[in-house]
Amino acid sequence: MAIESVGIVGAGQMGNGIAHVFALSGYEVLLNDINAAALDSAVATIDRNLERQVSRGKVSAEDKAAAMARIRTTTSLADLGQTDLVIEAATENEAVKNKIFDALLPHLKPETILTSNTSSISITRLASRTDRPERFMGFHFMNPVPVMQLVELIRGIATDQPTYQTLLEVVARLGKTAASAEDFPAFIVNRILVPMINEAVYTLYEGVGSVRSIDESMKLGANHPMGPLELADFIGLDTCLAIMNVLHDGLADTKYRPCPLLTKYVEAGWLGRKSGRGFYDYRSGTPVPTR
Ligand SMILES: CC(=O)CC(=O)SCCNC(=O)CCNC(=O)[C@H](O)C(C)(C)COP(=O)(O)OP(=O)(O)OC[C@H]1O[C@@H](n2cnc3c(N)ncnc32)[C@H](O)[C@@H]1OP(=O)(O)O
Ligand SMILES: NC(=O)C1=CN([C@@H]2O[C@H](COP(=O)(O)OP(=O)(O)OC[C@H]3O[C@@H](n4cnc5c(N)ncnc54)[C@H](OP(=O)(O)O)[C@@H]3O)[C@@H](O)[C@H]2O)C=CC1
Repeated sequence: MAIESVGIVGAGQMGNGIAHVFALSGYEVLLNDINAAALDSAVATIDRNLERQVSRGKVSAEDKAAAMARIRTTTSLADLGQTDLVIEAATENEAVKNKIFDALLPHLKPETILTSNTSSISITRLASRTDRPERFMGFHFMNPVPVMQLVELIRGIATDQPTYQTLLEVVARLGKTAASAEDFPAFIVNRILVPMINEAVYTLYEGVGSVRSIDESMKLGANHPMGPLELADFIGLDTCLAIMNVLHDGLADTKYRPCPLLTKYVEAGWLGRKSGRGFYDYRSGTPVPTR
């Protein structure tokens, strides 16, 4: 099936990055959020990130203007009804995602492919509650979407071959690289990456290192572009905790226990960059470690 229009649900950091790359590749984009202010801020972020690409000579000013003109926003899920592909990128919470699908499904064309950008949740289980498990897939972009090359494709038990083939073609048109992962908790990237982040939080919790020494150690000692605590703040501590809980529940192994300090930061509303404070405090402009 030829995909020309894309509906994106959730205009947070992933929703805006996904809208950015689809619009730049010529797709018509309709971005949805429950919160109108989140839509305005997403469009402003896309404009800023595209401008950054223009200033570095990666995108022409004409292509930026054309991409911006392809992005429309709505707070109504019904408006997504005529799109060819829907990508759900709302909060990492299964009940929230199920509620979105329940509200969306009556409006969708029968042939529309429905996907989730979930970081960890079972695609088979999400798909089973919809009217189209064969046209449902995990479509997992990495943060920041305009920069990261990989897209994980996760087939649920019922996903059919034409759906998988269509998404492979979409990934190619975006100029990205697809990796296929089986549908087990947190798939490939997060199965490996997020327990590493959780271990960094345990390292902090047990006093083995400070926020700064842990991040410096992994940047200079293992050549990671960001330290694990800086990366946790970048991903969102609520998202990291949700992924650890899915791993812990889904694999029933104590090695995936979320660190109590991670839970405490989330309970405090210190969710990382998006809330202004996490393992670092970003409110003054210069990140200051909080421990
Ligand atoms: C949780 C999940 O479910 C899955 C996940 O996504 S896990 C998270 C995966 N992501 C990571 O691990 C990211 C790790 N961090 C990095 O790779 C790098 O720190 C980074 C790419 C984010 C920033 O790199 P940096 O060198 O420190 O900063 P910076 O120079 O500002 O950026 C590098 C380039 O990316 C561009 N860039 C960065 N963010 C951008 C954005 N949001 N939009 C457009 N361009 C962007 C910059 O303009 C710059 O471009 P040039 O190469 O042309 O100069
Ligand atoms: N952060 C990351 O690095 C990555 C995240 N992901 C996944 O992408 C998804 C989104 O994550 P991310 O963008 O970081 O999260 P954010 O918290 O930045 O954004 C989530 C957005 O979804 C909105 N939202 C919540 N409920 C609804 C709803 N019912 N309908 C429409 N919008 C809704 C939120 O609104 P409000 O703020 O008002 O609640 C918010 O704007 C998650 O599944 C996450 O696991 C995947 C790859 C990387």
